[in-house]
This record gives sequence, C-alpha cells and structure tokens, in this order.
Amino acid sequence: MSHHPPNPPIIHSFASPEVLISSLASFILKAQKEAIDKKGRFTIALSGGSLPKQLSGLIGNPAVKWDMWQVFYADERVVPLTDPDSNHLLCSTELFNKVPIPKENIHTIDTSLLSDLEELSDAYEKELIKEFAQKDAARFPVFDVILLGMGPDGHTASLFPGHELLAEEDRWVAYIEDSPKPPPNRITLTYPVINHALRVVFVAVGAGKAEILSEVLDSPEKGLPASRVKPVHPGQLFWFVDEAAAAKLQVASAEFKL
Ligand SMILES: O=C1O[C@H](COP(=O)(O)O)[C@@H](O)[C@H](O)[C@H]1O
Repeated sequence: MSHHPPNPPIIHSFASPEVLISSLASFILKAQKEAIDKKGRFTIALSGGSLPKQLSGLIGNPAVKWDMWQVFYADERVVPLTDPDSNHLLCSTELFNKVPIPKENIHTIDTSLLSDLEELSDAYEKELIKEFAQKDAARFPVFDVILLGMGPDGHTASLFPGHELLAEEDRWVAYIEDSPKPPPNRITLTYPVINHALRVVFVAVGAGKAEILSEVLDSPEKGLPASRVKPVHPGQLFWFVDEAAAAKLQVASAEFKL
C-alpha cells in the first residue's frame, strides 16, 4: 500500500485531433523506451470505442518495437472476435492489421468460453497472471500504459455509473451481464488493476465529450467511473483531449512536453 496520495491528473489539451494523435504516439514511444530499457518488454492495455483511431500515429513509425509489446484489452465485449462489437476486431482494423506485431503478443479473450462469463473472465485473469505475476511479483499487475476512453455517461472500460463492479477490490478481471450500453455481456479490468498502472491515459476528442469531460474533471466528487481512476503512487493519470472536448473545462491544462 502506497503512503503517497495519488498525483493530480495531468491534462494536455491539443489544438487539433491531429496534434493529439502525433503527441500520443510520442508519449507511447517514450513509455515504450523506458519499459524496454528496464524490463525488455512493454505492457499496454487498449480500449475500444473511439480510442483505437487515435493510435494512427504509431502506424509506419520505425521507432515502435512491436515484437516487444504485450497487448491486453482494458475491456472486451463477450462476442466472437469477428463480431463488429469486438474491441479486438476494432483495434485490429484500426491498428494491428497495419503493423508488424506478432499475433501471439496480442492477448484476446478465449472465445471457446463465450457462454460462461465467470470462466471467461477467470481465463483472462490467468492470461494476465502468466504475463505479470512471475515477472513482477506484485499483488496487482503493473501495466506500463493503460489507454482508456470515456463514454457520454462517464463510464470507462466496462465500468458503468452505479454498477457494483465499481466496488471490486480483489479480482483483476470481472464480468458484467447488464451493461447499459450494448452488448450487455462484457469483461473488464477492475480499478485495482487500472489504478496500479504506471501511466493511465484517457483520450477524449470532439465536442460530444465536452459536457461529460467537465463533469468528470471539474466535479470528481460526483464519483463518475472515469473520475475514480486515480493511479497509486508512482503511477500517473494523463488526459489527452482536443480543444473541442476541453471547451467546458474549468480545471487547468498543462503544456505537453516529453
Ligand atoms: O463500450 C465502450 O465504451 C468506452 C467509451 O467509448 P467511446 O466510443 O465513447 O470512446 C470504451 O472506452 C470501451 O472500451 C468500450 O467497450
């Protein structure tokens, strides 16, 4: 247990979605270098929704060491990997099909278990344990980077407002069968995992995010799921937003410097 209070979020507001995309790529590359220099591998969790498109700055970038990446999903919909609702399909379409990442470095759900959510989430937790437990000897996995989106209701990953999963303190991966956003069946990394990452990065782009972004960052006491992401020391929370998303923000943003 860390005795330090969590650091306040660092908010980077970019003049355009294009500048955000290239800055996010530079940020990820810096994290990749630090991780590989220290441990010889880079662990990252990705979200679905609007997030994968924001990773286009990595495509064709010779500095990305794809063979050193170990990729997990912050959440996944319980559907076949070929289903249009699959976060893996979306990430593949937007990114993985366009870059030389070894298939075995992308950790998908086990689709032979789609009819048993408990088994499915346990199996995904075991996949995390294989990657992290022996190597890091930590109670919770410590991702180098977790990339998150934020829905219009303030949800993140598959952690929805008012849901009992917000109180999960023990499991690494949990399932829900009553997601208010379709599809109803999903698995998700839990807060203990998200909040033990070295860097958690929310990405929010467009005017459609302005209202909820202000609610999450200016009124964290409301306890919306995205406001509850508070990485423990030495972890740091970052927000990468464009000017349209930041239009209603009261809280100050910081200049982006690598
Ligand atoms: O359902 C989901 O929604 C969130 C937010 O999506 P966005 O399109 O509003 O960015 C996403 O981060 C999550 O991975 C996904 O399963």
